[in-house]
Order: sequence, then C-alpha cells, then structure tokens
Amino acid sequence: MILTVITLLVLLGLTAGVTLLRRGSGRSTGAPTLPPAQQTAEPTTTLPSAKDAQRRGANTYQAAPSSTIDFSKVAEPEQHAAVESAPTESAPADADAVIDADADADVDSESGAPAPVAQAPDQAVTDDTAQPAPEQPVTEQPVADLRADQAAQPPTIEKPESAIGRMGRLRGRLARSNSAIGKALLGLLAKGELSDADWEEVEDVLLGADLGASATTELVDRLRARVAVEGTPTAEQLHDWLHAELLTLVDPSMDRRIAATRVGDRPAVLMVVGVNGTGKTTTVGKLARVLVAQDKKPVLGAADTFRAAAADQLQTWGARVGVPTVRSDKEGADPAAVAFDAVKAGSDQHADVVLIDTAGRLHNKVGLMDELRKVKRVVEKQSPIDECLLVLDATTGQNGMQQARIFSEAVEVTGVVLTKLDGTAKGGIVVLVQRELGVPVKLVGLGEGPDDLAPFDPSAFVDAVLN
Ligand SMILES: Nc1nc2c(ncn2[C@@H]2O[C@H](COP(=O)(O)OP(=O)(O)OP(=O)(O)O)[C@@H](O)[C@H]2O)c(=O)[nH]1
Repeated sequence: MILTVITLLVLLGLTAGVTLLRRGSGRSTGAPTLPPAQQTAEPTTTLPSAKDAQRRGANTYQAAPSSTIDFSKVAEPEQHAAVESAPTESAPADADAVIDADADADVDSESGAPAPVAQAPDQAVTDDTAQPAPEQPVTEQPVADLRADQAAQPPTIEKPESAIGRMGRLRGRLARSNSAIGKALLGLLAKGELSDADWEEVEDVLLGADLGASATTELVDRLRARVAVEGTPTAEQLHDWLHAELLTLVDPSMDRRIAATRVGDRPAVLMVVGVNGTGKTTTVGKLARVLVAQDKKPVLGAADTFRAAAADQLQTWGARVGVPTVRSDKEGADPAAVAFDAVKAGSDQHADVVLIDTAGRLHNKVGLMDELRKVKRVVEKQSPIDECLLVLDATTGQNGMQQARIFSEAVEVTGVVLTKLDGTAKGGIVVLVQRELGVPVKLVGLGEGPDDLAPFDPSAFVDAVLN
C-alpha cells in the first residue's frame, strides 16, 4: 500500500515537471515566431497597397502624356497664330490638309479634310457635342475643337482698300519710274523738224523702255507719218498724239476682267503661275484683299509646296482678311493634291473663287512645267480652271519673256500680272508681253504694301508715263 502511494506521488510529480517544462519551451519558440508572422503579415498587406500606389502612379504617368499630346494638338496652331501675329482661322483645317496633301487626288476627294476650313464654328461645336468626354474630341476631332476655340477668340480682320481707283492712287509710283520715258520722248519730239538721227533717238528711248522692236517701229512710223501729214505739232498736240498712239499700243479693247465670280453652282478657279520671286504669293494675297473689298468670298490654296515658307506667307495674307487657306505643312507635298483639296473646300464652302498659288522653282524647268500640268489636270478632274494668271516681274524686262513663253506653253495663260512696276522705267513691257503672249495685262503690282495691286487701267498707265 505504502509502495502504491509513493508510486502515485512520483508519477504526479513527473507529470507536473513535464508540464512546466512544456510551458517554458512554448514561450521561447512561440513568442519570437508571432511577431515575425505579424511582420510578414504587415508587408503582405503593405505590398498590395504599394502596388496599387505604383499602379496609380503608372496610370497618372500614362494619362499625363496622352493628355499632353491632346493638348499640344490644340495648342500648336494657337502657337502658330501667336508667332505669325496674325489670326489663323484656317490653321486646324490646314493641319488636316497636311495628311491629305500627300494622298492621291482621289483619296483627297474622300477625305474632305479642307472642307472644314471655312465651316461655321457652331457646326464645329455641334460636332463636339457628339463626344462623350470633353477631352476626347480634342484627340478625335481636333479640327472641330480648334474651330470652336477660334470662335471664342475672333481674329481681328482688316478691311482692305477698295480696288476702284487704286491705279489713280498708285499713279505717282508708276510716274516716278516711268515718266522719264514720256519726258524723253516729248523732249525729243518737241525739237521741231526731226532728222533721222532724232527719230533713231526716239526709237532708242522706246526700246530702252522694253516696248519691243515691233511696237517701237510701229509707233515711230505712225508718228513720222503724222508729222509728214499734219506738220510739226505744238507741245500740246504732241502730247495728245503720243497719248493716243501709246494707248493704241496698250490696247484698251482687251478684256481685263478677272474670273472671280461663281460659275453656275461652283466657285471660279484661278491659278497663279510664274518664276520664283516674281511675286506670285504676294499677288495671291493682295488679290484676296481686292476680292474681299468687293464682298467676294475667296478660298486660298497653297500649292507652292516647294518653298517651305510659301504656305505660311499665304496663310498670313489670307488670315488678315479672314480668308481661309488650304495648305500642307509637309515640304514637298503633292501640290496637285493641295490644289484639288482647295477647290473642294471652295466648293463645299460656296466660295466665289479659289485662288491657287503654285511653285516657281523646282529642281529643273522640265519638272516644274510637268508639275504645273499635273496641277491643272488634277484640278480639272473637279472643275475647269477659269483663269490662269502669269506673274511677271517688270524689273526683269525682256529677260522674263522667255520664261513667260515657257509657262504659257505649259498651261493656258489667260492674263498677266506685272509686278514691281513701281521699281522700273521699263513700263513698255506691258505692250511687249501682251503682244508676245496674246493675253492682256490684268493687274499691276505697284509696291510691297498689302493694297498695292491694281486692276490695270490702260489710260491711267499712259497718263502716268506722259505726265
Ligand atoms: N516693289 C514691289 N515688290 C513686290 C511687288 N510684288 C511683290 N513684291 C516683292 O517681291 C518679293 C517676292 O515675292 P513673292 O510673292 O514671295 O514671290 P513668289 O513668286 O511667290 O516667289 P516663290 O514662292 O519663291 O516662287 C517679295 O519681297 C514681295 O514683297 C510689287 O509690285 N512691287
């Protein structure tokens, strides 16, 4: 019995020891385990949120550039406007034409990109309303959005001077450089009885003024015959004779009207050609002003894609009087496609006339003529060309005649614009060019000012030479 009790006590003691030992070892292993488990749990919950943050960061990062791109699309033309310090109503459409200009004419006809050039801003706003978010249309409809922007900041539009009587205003400039011819002629002819040598001097004066050999001979022969019949004239008679003879040579009967009025249900199409530097772009810009002054609605086409700055130059001219320009920003873009788009825009916008500026220089002359023929051909797929004006620099005188012939062979020239008549005493070129090409001088450039282009008035011209 005593043994049994001792055995039970020993067993109880052992059990209690083991339990105590177990508790002691549990504290030493369990406690250090838990915190790391908690530490592990913490990073686990932290990591997803860090990833989230990263994702959010990535989203923010991705969104920023895309909105930057959208913004720059809008901002770019505005910057243009600022740099040009002229309103660019047509800038967005121009941006579109960049894409179209490279395409074939057939493709362009589908694009209709230039068409929005002159679309009313409210139409543009209507387009935008179809878009779900305000930023989206900027990306998807940059043209429409820009036009809405422009509507908010209407450009300052200049009021060009009326074309009526311009030649009268500019006569002083013509007279300054050309009255020397008149003075020399009147001085020589007033000598009384003229010897052959005197008549030769008269001829020299006329030839020096670029009247050309045939017109010079004709004029001298007529004057000699008149003197022979009517005797030596008084100073006043002499003035009247010369005026009448010169006017006959300039030919007031020629039709100098410019095709700038709608033909049936389409706009007139007017193309401007000529050697580089003669003043083509300037002439198109000045002509746009003349037309605006006459309450006409022109559209400009910048088909001189060879000279990079020509399109900007033309656009600036147009913007000053609120006239849209269809252009390409890509140097060397297909000029025929730009011209085609311009005619389409003119048609869509019910313009009165589409004025197309062309290049005057290419890598070679053959290339240039081929290109002009192509522009003509492509435009004619859509509309006849009603007027083709050849721009000639009067200061180059007879040297320009050879080029004039080449151009008139390539495209059907219907009229001449003589520029820089303010800077030359070679006004006789008016007669020469009309005779050589068989087309009238329709406009004359008499200065670099925006309104220094005048409809050619034969009588005012002869007056300026003789007075
Ligand atoms: N004095 C004077 N200068 C003119 C007249 N017409 C144009 N000019 C000037 O001639 C220069 C050339 O004119 P542009 O219009 O650029 O010539 P362009 O033929 O278009 O030249 P490209 O684009 O190179 O083919 C400019 O400086 C014009 O201001 C004019 O009637 N009188």
